[in-house]
Amino acid sequence: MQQYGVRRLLILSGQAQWCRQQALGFTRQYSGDWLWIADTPLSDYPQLQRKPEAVQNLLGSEFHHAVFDACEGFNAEALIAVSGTLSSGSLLVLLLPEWSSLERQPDNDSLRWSEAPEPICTPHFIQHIKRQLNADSDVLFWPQNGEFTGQLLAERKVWMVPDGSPTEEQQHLLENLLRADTGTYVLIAGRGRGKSALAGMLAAQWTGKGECWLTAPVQASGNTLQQWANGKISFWAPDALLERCQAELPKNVDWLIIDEAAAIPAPQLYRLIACFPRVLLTTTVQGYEGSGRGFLLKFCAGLKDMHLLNLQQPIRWAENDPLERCIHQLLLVEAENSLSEKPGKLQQIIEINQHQLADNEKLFNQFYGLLTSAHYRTTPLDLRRLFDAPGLSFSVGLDEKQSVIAALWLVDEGGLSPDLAREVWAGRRRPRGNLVAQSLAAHGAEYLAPQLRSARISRIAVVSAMRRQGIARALIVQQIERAKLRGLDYLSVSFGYTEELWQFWQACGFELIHMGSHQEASSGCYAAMAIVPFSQDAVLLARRAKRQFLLNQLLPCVKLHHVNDIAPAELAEEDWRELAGFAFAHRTLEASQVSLYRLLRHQAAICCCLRQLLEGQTTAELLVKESNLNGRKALLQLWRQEVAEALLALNSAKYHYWQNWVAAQLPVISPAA
Ligand SMILES: CC(=O)SCCNC(=O)CCNC(=O)[C@H](O)C(C)(C)COP(=O)(O)OP(=O)(O)OC[C@H]1O[C@@H](n2cnc3c(N)ncnc32)[C@H](O)[C@@H]1OP(=O)(O)O
Ligand SMILES: Nc1ncnc2c1ncn2[C@@H]1O[C@H](COP(=O)(O)OP(=O)(O)OP(=O)(O)O)[C@@H](O)[C@H]1O
Repeated sequence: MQQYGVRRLLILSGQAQWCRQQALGFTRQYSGDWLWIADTPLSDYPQLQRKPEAVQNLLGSEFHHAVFDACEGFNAEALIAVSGTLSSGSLLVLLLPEWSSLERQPDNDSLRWSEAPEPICTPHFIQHIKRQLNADSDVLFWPQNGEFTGQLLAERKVWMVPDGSPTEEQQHLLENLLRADTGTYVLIAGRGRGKSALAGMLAAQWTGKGECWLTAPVQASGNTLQQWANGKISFWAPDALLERCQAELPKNVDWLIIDEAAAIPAPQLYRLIACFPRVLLTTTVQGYEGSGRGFLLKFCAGLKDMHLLNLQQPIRWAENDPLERCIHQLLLVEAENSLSEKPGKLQQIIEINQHQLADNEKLFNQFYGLLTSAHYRTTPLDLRRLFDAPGLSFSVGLDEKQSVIAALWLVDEGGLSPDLAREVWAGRRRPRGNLVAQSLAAHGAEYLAPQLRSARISRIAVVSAMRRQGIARALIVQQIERAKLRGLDYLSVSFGYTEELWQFWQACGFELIHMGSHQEASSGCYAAMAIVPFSQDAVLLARRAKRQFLLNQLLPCVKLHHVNDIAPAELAEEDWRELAGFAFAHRTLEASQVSLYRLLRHQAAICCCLRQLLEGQTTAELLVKESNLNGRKALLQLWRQEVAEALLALNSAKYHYWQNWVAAQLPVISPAA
């Protein structure tokens, strides 16, 4: 393996104890770093151990040999990330439960991606990996209850270890960069292609007057780069660098290099880029976090004077490396390549269930490939979901060659019991799943919403060559008909708000009902929610939610007396419910603010502290200081108490009624409803 410059996968399958013992035997027998990845760490293990979720911090590092313990859960992104850190000649030892009963083994990792409350079995994924592993003659396999199987490597060219001078590909890019006057250069390549080394070479060889600065999400990820830079680069943590730039624009800096850029939030990147004449960003897009892809799709599109650079040839290992090939096939890292190069016109739309999708390898590859190529949110978690998460259905647009040109993925939502729905509304419970249904209750005032039955469009994508031909709309029209036939109350979507996407959803009949208050790290967009209502309940819900949403948008911009103009004189029953939810449960200020403004119109509602905030006289931070409170939580508690006192002063019968209702001591359906 060392001579050929390759790495291999060895699978140990059996009882966890047995697998771990064998793997420990290897770590003692063969010298190497033997990075050990497991949910449950080993006691007294002399070398580096990490939990799967901490593996992303190892990006840019390099190890010789690793053990990946998947006996309790199979974290796909972590496996991809670890395989990318292994140097030539390494073994990746994968520990799996008993092979013959893998399909019946609950996978703890499913808690991250399935909405079920307990770990679930993942038979479709297991069948897929069994097919791939059985077909790969370079995989070494050692089951507890069976024979070791493994073939010697087929003969190949002895690997020439790169000698330290730039490879041909690196040299070509380096010459371009050394000539750069201004601009943003984005170097995107697979793992171990020599991205960081190239960036370091740039710093080492830069002969301009100014310095080169480096930033990276974790300092360790810049290690390789710094070695190659021969000390001619200064490292800054992203936050510190931003602060420095905001205090004073750096002078005399020619290059800012941002290593592993996709792991830094987009808004920060934009601000950093604006401060330097030349910027080189390096990143990998393969299968980690998904923000790598988000980076490519959304972030780069927003850059001016942007130049995309690419490195193809692996340097950390030889070309056609068995481990890289196997991991790519196992976790569909390059599924995008399975899409047709010349997609044809839409021939038919088919509806398929999860079993049909998982069973059809070509269809599955193209479906997942289309999502990853088109959608910044797609990550290996989605691969796991597509195979085995409960409550999913799909539709696919095919061309005349039966190639996938459009994909739609739907998740069932709602149908919560009345009591649970009220708990969600009150902010006391947030069970997994039901994204839109729960948001309507928790962020809006729709305490009935989680009871309604709906389906959410989780993803939709059309191959880029075939967009603006009505294909996506056709898929959605069909889903609307199907949802009506199923007796659902509404169809929903949650998406990263951009003007174009909103136009699309509007063209498909959706109404905007909620907008998140924070930008998402990967896209820099606000999360928006929209629905198409069918049933009378849902139509009313959409109307109320829309009104609430508009008022919420309006409120921070208007003075209190304007709100008085649009508010009714008396508090409506819905206001009482809402205010009681704020006073006696955990409803948020944002969700309840319309009713809170209405409450403040009444002179009996003293609410000293809350009034100061909502009348725009001060900020929450100042209130905490002035009232000598122990932080924001205490302030919120004070506001809740003030509102409770105001409600009691206004009408003690209603106060007691709604207090009991919120405390879940009365049936959900209130007289007002
Ligand atoms: C939950 C989620 O999945 S949100 C993310 C949605 N998916 C993505 O962003 C992936 C990348 N994008 C795509 O795959 C496609 O652009 C889609 C799925 C958004 C739209 O697919 P298309 O087949 O091009 O849409 P379609 O042709 O049916 O458009 C219908 C109408 O929506 C509107 N519309 C669609 N795309 C756009 C756009 N880019 N800008 C403005 N309006 C648009 C237009 O009114 C259009 O009708 P028109 O062409 O007659 O004017
Ligand atoms: N021209 C070269 N000669 C010798 N070694 C090289 C050369 N270029 C890169 N390397 C080495 O190859 C390995 C991979 O390079 P590097 O870390 O730059 O790749 P990368 O694409 O940034 O990888 P990752 O995606 O894992 O961060 C490193 O050990 C690096 O020192």
